Amino acid sequence: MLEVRNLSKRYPGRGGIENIRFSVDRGEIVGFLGPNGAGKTTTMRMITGYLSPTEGEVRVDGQLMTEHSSKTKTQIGYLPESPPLYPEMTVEDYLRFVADLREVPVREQKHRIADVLERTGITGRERQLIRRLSKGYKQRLGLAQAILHRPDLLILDEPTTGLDPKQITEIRELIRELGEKHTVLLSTHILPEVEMICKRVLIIDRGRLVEDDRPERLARRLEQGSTLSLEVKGKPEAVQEKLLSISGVKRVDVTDSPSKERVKLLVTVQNETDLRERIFYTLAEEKMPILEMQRRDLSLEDVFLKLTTSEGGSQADA
Ligand SMILES: Nc1ncnc2c1ncn2[C@@H]1O[C@H](COP(=O)(O)OP(=O)(O)OP(=O)(O)O)[C@@H](O)[C@H]1O
Repeated sequence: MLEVRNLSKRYPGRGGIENIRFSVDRGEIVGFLGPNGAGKTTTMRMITGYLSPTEGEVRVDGQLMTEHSSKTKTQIGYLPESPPLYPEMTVEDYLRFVADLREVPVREQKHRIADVLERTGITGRERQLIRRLSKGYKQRLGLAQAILHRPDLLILDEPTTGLDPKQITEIRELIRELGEKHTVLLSTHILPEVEMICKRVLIIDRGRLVEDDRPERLARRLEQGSTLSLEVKGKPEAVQEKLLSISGVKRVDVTDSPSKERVKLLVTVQNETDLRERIFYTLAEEKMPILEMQRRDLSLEDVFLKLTTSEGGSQADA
């Protein structure tokens, strides 16, 4: 359905994306995950044809985006980070305007609009001015405009940003439903969102694709041993270095440093060895008191951290 091959976009200065490649099959809901500035929006804008790549190509159903952009665009529904809504229009007028823009035949427009209003849960608000809609309803309308021309592929850029918890739950449910009929690529930096909605996750970091797998498999594959979370009083680098010197410690990631003298870390231990006592005595000798120590299973959040924070993470020499 969607093929992204060696896609690069270089902006003047730094930033952009480098050599991104992946494909999405029909019917998949794929999460596109990455920290702020990783390159999600840049990639999505190239997939939707709004931005041209410096190198590489995008194919939708085998058709090259750059050569068949108008045909290919009709197969894509795009919800940008800020939906392109006109506040002074009513919901119905706006959807008619979008229907004209997307060349939906006039005789079909009434039926199509009623259909998308129902699917996105906006029925009854046709005459309301867009500026009077709540953020959640604006987002629903954003989704309605994205599916009005019945695209096969939906590209959603951070669709739950700025919503309250109830609206977030409703929009996620809606996306899941839309995923039954459409192929979905969903960008987010919210991990639970991916775990809840997506069967597959792509992780992008500093413009490069660093992972492509099922969320639960990623966690399992990267686990390779048990993990301890620690809070220690001491200088972050010194604590990290000391922990890495303990035989059996495979990796140490700083997850937070609330002050110059306190640090929270994630310690990955080789195999299933229980290193808690050794860690306790080693740090005690160094006058680095442990404020908290807990054994934990690796969550997708830990995986994400490991894959996307090299500043905080250090590995013991093998
Ligand atoms: N028009 C532009 N000109 C120059 N640099 C840009 C431009 N657009 C994006 N960038 C840079 O490219 C990188 C990727 O940006 P992008 O907006 O794609 O990231 P993102 O993953 O969508 O981030 P966010 O979650 O914050 O929206 C960033 O370093 C950004 O500063």
